[in-house]
Amino acid sequence: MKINGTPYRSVWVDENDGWSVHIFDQTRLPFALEVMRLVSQDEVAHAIRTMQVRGAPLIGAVAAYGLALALRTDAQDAALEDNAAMLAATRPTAINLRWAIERMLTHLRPLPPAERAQAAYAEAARICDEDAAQNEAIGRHGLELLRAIADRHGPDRTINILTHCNAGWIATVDWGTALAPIYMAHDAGLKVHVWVDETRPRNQGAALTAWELGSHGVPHTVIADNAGGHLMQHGQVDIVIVGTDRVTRSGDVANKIGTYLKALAAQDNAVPFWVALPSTTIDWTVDDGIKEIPIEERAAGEVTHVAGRDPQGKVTQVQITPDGTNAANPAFDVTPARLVTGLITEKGRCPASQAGLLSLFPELG
Ligand SMILES: CSC[C@@H](O)[C@@H](O)C(=O)COP(=O)(O)O
Repeated sequence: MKINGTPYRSVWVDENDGWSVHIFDQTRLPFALEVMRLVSQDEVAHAIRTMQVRGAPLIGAVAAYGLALALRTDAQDAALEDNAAMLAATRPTAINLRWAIERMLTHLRPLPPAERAQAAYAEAARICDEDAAQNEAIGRHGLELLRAIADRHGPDRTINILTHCNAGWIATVDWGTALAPIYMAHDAGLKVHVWVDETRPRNQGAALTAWELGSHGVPHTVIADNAGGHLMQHGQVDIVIVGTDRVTRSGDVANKIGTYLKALAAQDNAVPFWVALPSTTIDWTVDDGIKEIPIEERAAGEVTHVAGRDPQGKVTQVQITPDGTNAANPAFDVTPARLVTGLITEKGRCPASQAGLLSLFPELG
């Protein structure tokens, strides 16, 4: 996507040295757009853990480059396996991370150590190119849903879309998942407006989705996380589109905490609830998402404190709970397939079910 007219991806290799890896530090957004240079697998792991890079597809792609960085110093079998395991353990819920590391290992294990670093960079680049292409295709398949709404209501009526968390281009290598159809609809001249859930506790909606949509000129309004149900009751949401960190083979969807409540409200109000994902987010080994998907538990400080900019322009953290208050911070929840209208993938749309997924991906099941 473009920033001030210049096209960017969310991760790239330094074009001068040919090996260091660049990302945008997402913890600095929306107040500063800062490029970070990563030079070791430890720095990559730290960036993933602290959410300087985040979003299921992007952490997979960045971890692949993390392995490439590690192989520059030691490409022997033991180092390959140790570094892969260390990177795969940085965050537990998004399956793309494990998928990317497994793909890298499958590619690299048969090679002689002397060839591994170069091959790792090439494979990581392929993962990035594929992710960008898959998300663009998701955009096209999701755009058809938005066009159908426009056809029903006429071109003058604004299409109101609600989204949760950030599933835009900064959460992927390019385009985004849930936001890709919205960018395409906006570019095609459809009148769209996005209700952006703030997405406590880390505020990915308020900070990242609002920044992305604003930079692209897409009309949007940030709402408190609890406002969505009310808006749906009053006919102000035509469709919900969210991303996901893991979809089970039966169509259960893990996504940022609070997604499940939006799906419940959507069902109660007959609002379609769609989930956008590349096939790299499907975990074919898991059936029951509630029982089997590991849910990341993050630090209580993310709940007891919020970051923001003070009137002097300084970005700071403030405490919002009494001293010593206990806080729990499950970072994801699982929306059962029965609440999901359908899945939008790079191969097209399907019901959130094993049969639906197999109809699009018979070779992966
Ligand atoms: C295209 S990204 C889809 C999901 O990864 C996104 O909605 C999400 O939940 C991200 O969680 P985060 O904890 O910010 O990495």
